[in-house]
Amino acid sequence: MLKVSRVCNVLMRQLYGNDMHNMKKKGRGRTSRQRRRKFRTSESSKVSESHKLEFIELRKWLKERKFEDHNLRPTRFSGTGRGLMAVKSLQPGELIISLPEKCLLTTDTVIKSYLGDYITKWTPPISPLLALCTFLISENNAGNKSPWKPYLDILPKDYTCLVCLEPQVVRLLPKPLKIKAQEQKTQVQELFVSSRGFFSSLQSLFTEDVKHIFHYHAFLWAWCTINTRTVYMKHAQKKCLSAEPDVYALAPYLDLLNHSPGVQVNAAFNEKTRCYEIRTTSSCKKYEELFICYGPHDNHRLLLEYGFVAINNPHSAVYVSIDSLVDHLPSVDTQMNKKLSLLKEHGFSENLTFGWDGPSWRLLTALKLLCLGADEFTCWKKVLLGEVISDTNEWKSLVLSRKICSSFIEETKTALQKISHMKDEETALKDQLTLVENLWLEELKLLQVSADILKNVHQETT
Ligand SMILES: C[S@@+](CC[C@H](N)C(=O)[O-])C[C@H]1O[C@@H](n2cnc3c(N)ncnc32)[C@H](O)[C@@H]1O
Repeated sequence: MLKVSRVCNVLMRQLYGNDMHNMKKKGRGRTSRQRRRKFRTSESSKVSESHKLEFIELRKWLKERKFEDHNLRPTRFSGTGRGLMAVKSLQPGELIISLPEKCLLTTDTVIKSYLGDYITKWTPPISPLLALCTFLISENNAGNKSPWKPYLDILPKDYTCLVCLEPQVVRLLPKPLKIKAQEQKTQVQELFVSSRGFFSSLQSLFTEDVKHIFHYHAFLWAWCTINTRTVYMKHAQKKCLSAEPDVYALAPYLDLLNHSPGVQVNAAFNEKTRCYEIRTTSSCKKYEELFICYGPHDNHRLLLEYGFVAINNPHSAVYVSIDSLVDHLPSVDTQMNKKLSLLKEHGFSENLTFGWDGPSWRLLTALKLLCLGADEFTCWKKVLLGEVISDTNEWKSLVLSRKICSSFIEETKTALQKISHMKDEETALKDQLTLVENLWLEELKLLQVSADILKNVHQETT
């Protein structure tokens, strides 16, 4: 018994440090038991990672570069994965992280390195993004010899951005996202193919054939590292690089912060202190995960660029294509083609959505235009300006939006069933399938909220 409890204490201290130990020493009364229970419930969903060798090494490496952190601790959270936990309560406006320039990996780092001469000589100049990818691949290949090893060791080995997913998983995505995923994959593949010449020019730096170092898998890893982890930092254009925006900085440790759509932070490079600084604008309680906001992204963007889905994301929406609107309309409307051209001409063929507030104004306006009777057609301009044309038009467009919403709910349920079957059959793809499943589940929630709103409006108008 005693042994077990000692082991538990040692383990607890390893996971939560002395804070846990100190808490145990405090009161034995009912209040303190209740507090402990509450603490344990929330603690059970997070496990500190700061004792892990890679984080010990990273801390040393950062300390050599004059960075020490007393606010946060690398922790694994059940909902969001690895992130940073506040070890004390953080107040709005407080400076949370101030990472010295020396810790940042930017194109300045790359140009000052052994790659600088090769980049300067190469024409046409390579992009800032390619310079960073090349450096990451090369340093990763250097292993123990790389001065960046402690940082490279904490980087994910694989990513879940859509460009990394198997084609049979991509096929299960909602159509607009599937198209974006395929476009992104093509872009990355083309960048890799067009960079082969430059990679070959680096052969004298390596004993191994460069083809075995700068292969597609390594390139994809480097590209995803930059896409998912860099912070915005504008650099002056360099002659040896192409004119594409040079706005990236890899910020070790700071890049462990996960995203929450509901928080606001101020993050920027401070020219005076020469540090990349993060200040919260909201408070964060002790032992809670500290989040930053990557931007007002919907779940399609988060999945495409960052490889995850945010639950109850206020920026999320279900996209309705103009084709699916047409599918629900009577096929005998002789003015249909004209109506569709008007919608396209006036920018109403995109961004038609169901959101947490129901169908968007744009979607309802497009539906109102499509529902105009033959005798009302001349009023199309008024519709686009938001005017009510007739009760019949209002009614028809409302009924149509309900029909479309229920048909989307059915399609979503079918997609979820298909994913569930695939999860049973293709166990190797389970994680990827779960990601896509989460996206559809969020879309289902959104559609059900929209359906309820539309039902209430419908009842009010009858
Ligand atoms: C800048 S990194 C943040 C740290 C990262 N979790 C890690 O372990 O290194 C961005 C990546 O973290 C993950 N991530 C960020 N916010 C998340 C969230 N709210 N839920 C789940 N994963 C999240 C995604 O994989 C994303 O690409």
